[in-house]
Amino acid sequence: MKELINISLVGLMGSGKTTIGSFLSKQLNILYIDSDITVVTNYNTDIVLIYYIEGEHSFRAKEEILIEPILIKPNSILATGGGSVFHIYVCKFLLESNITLWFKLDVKEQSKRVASNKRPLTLSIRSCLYIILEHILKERHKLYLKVFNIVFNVNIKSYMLILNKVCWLM
Ligand SMILES: Nc1ncnc2c1ncn2[C@@H]1O[C@H](COP(=O)(O)OP(=O)(O)O)[C@@H](O)[C@H]1O
Ligand SMILES: O=C(O)C1=C[C@@H](OP(=O)(O)O)[C@@H](O)[C@H](O)C1
Ligand SMILES: [Mg+2]
Repeated sequence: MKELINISLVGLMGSGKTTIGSFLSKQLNILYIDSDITVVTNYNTDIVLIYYIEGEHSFRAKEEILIEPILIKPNSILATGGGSVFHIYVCKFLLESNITLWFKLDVKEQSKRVASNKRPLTLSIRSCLYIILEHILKERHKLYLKVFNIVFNVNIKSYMLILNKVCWLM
């Protein structure tokens, strides 16, 4: 019988969880789930809109409710949102019951990647983006450290290289 595999990807926004997670699911022939996509489809709205109309706390509450059932989906790879590690039971689950890959990214490279896209945390703060991202890293680094099983440096530009490294270790 084929062994079931449950992988979760954690890391800062822009670290490539969504992009590489999707490639990886095809390579490993397992289900791909993205917690942000789950929020968007369940509430039929946009993450930016949730942030601006209801605030971050509302997004976190929605994320928390929806992530629980998808964490335990067998034979899947879950691309978490960068702040999912704020939920205590998510950390507990990642630590105890899952293979958790930490996509580790420097703030310098992160600021290039997120400056041009629609992350609510970065939309309104273009002028002090770097400082805010450093602050977010400081807040989250200890949480990623707590839950990860394998860490990958994802500052490199080649998706292929990152993908090959991950597959080689799986
Ligand atoms: N290794 C990489 N090299 C260059 N750009 C990348 C890399 N990984 C992701 N990106 C880009 O960064 C942005 C965020 O990627 P995404 O997969 O959405 O990350 P996350 O889900 O971790 O926030 C996208 O525009 C993506 O194309
Ligand atoms: O780091 C964060 O707090 C967030 C990261 C985003 O997901 P990605 O990490 O996939 O960009 C998304 O959940 C939301 O914009 C908040
Ligand atoms: Mg993502």
